[in-house]
Amino acid sequence: MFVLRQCLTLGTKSSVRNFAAATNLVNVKINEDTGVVIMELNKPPVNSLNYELLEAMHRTLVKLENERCSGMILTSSSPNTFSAGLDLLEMYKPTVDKARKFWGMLQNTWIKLYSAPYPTVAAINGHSPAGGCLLAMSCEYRIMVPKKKIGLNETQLGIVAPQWFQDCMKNIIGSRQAEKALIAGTLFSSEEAAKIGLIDELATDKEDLMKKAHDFMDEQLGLPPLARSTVKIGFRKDTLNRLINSREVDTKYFIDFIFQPKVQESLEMYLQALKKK
Ligand SMILES: CC/C=C\CC/C=C/CC(=O)SCCNC(=O)CCNC(=O)[C@H](O)C(C)(C)COP(=O)(O)OP(=O)(O)OC[C@H]1O[C@@H](n2cnc3c(N)ncnc32)[C@H](O)[C@@H]1OP(=O)(O)O
Repeated sequence: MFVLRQCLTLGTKSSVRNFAAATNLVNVKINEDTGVVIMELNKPPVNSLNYELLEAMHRTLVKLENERCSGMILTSSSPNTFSAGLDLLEMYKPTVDKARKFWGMLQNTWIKLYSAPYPTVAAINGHSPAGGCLLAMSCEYRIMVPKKKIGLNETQLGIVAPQWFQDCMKNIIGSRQAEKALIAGTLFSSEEAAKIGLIDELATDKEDLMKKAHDFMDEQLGLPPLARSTVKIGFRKDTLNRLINSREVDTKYFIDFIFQPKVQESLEMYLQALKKK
């Protein structure tokens, strides 16, 4: 029933091959009966979000919106990790131009995902720290497999979750819980995340995860789409506009922050610790 093709427009076998060759960082599958798309992040081993992966996601999201897809389930092909967050190598000793381009693409991708008019579900099949948590929080509904970790752990790396990451968390778990979690850089277990509402449902395994994601999608497809998306955007517009109206300031803040010697030292130590694991 599922056909892999270049988003929604191309249906021939040769298009399938072209799509796979052009963007194998993101697999896109569409259910032709419902128009629901599964977007699977496919950058082994841990889907760290570098410029190329973000660009592939952004290109796909633009296409899904233009082609009026009916819904999107975001998941990953990794057995253990949904996404390890931003690729630390993009922040460790970059050039200013590279850092600026990277941050701009992260902003673009988040704006598209957070404002998608169609229903979005994160099927969180593994760990989801920092930028991985941001992706999940940007979807409308989150389902997660057991015994994995999710949260905005930036503080623990000596960096700071940007305001729009923080806003997303506040919107989901409330200001008090978010403040505590952000200051400590807490990574919650799936079970703890379910208790505080950071995720909506726990699944038993990947199969159950995808089933639950489709169940949520079926419910959403039963609602009048214009009314649905109008309410969604109404809830999200303040958070979106806060970034949209300050993109340049946000980029400058990011660049000034990561170029500080102390921050580069923290990143270096963290990268070394990850390699030694
Ligand atoms: C003012 C604003 C300023 C700054 C804002 C910046 C915002 C940043 C937000 C972020 O997203 S920062 C990224 C934070 N991410 C993390 O802390 C996650 C780090 N990774 C892990 O904890 C683990 O890798 C994992 C739990 C996700 C998966 O564990 P496991 O399956 O055991 O894999 P490994 O740890 O062995 O990793 C495999 C491989 O991948 C490399 N790697 C892991 N994460 C990243 C990453 N985020 N960026 C780049 N590379 C990463 C790791 O070093 C291993 O590399 P090898 O060469 O040793 O294979």
